[in-house]
Amino acid sequence: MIITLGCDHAGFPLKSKLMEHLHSKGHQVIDHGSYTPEPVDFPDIAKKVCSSIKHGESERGIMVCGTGVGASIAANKIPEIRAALCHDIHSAHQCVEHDNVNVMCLGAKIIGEWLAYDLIDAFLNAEFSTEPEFRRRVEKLNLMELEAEKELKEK
Ligand SMILES: O=C(CO)[C@H](O)[C@H](O)COP(=O)(O)O
Repeated sequence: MIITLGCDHAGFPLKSKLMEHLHSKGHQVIDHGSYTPEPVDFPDIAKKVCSSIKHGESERGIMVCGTGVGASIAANKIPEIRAALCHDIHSAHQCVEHDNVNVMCLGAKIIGEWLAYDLIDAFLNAEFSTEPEFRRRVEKLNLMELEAEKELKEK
């Protein structure tokens, strides 16, 4: 799978390890930075990661900040992105199976590298369920996005 990675300064050390892990599993990685431990604002990186997914360069993304919270808030501002902060294995696969999540967010200050490896494996091995209730709910999320865009235009 082609995966887009991104982080802020707090996530930088973990992102480097995740990159090695993803390569060892045979994934292709597009790295949208940050590339140094210098301070950087997570919304700027989230925009790049999400744009890569929206434009079809990659199938899924992984964002790392200090807690994963800011990264998930930022990514969820972008239409067509469904981001989830996951620090447990069940959520890491169910978020794809039920909610068709395409960006997983991790907190480098909260979890260690070995849990992070298991979380991204669970996320990347999961597929969106074909059960109609999950398809219907995600379709409702898509409609919510369209309604919000329409409201903005009408302002
Ligand atoms: O977790 C984060 C956002 O949710 C950021 O990584 C965190 O706020 C960065 O903090 P600092 O600049 O103090 O390292």
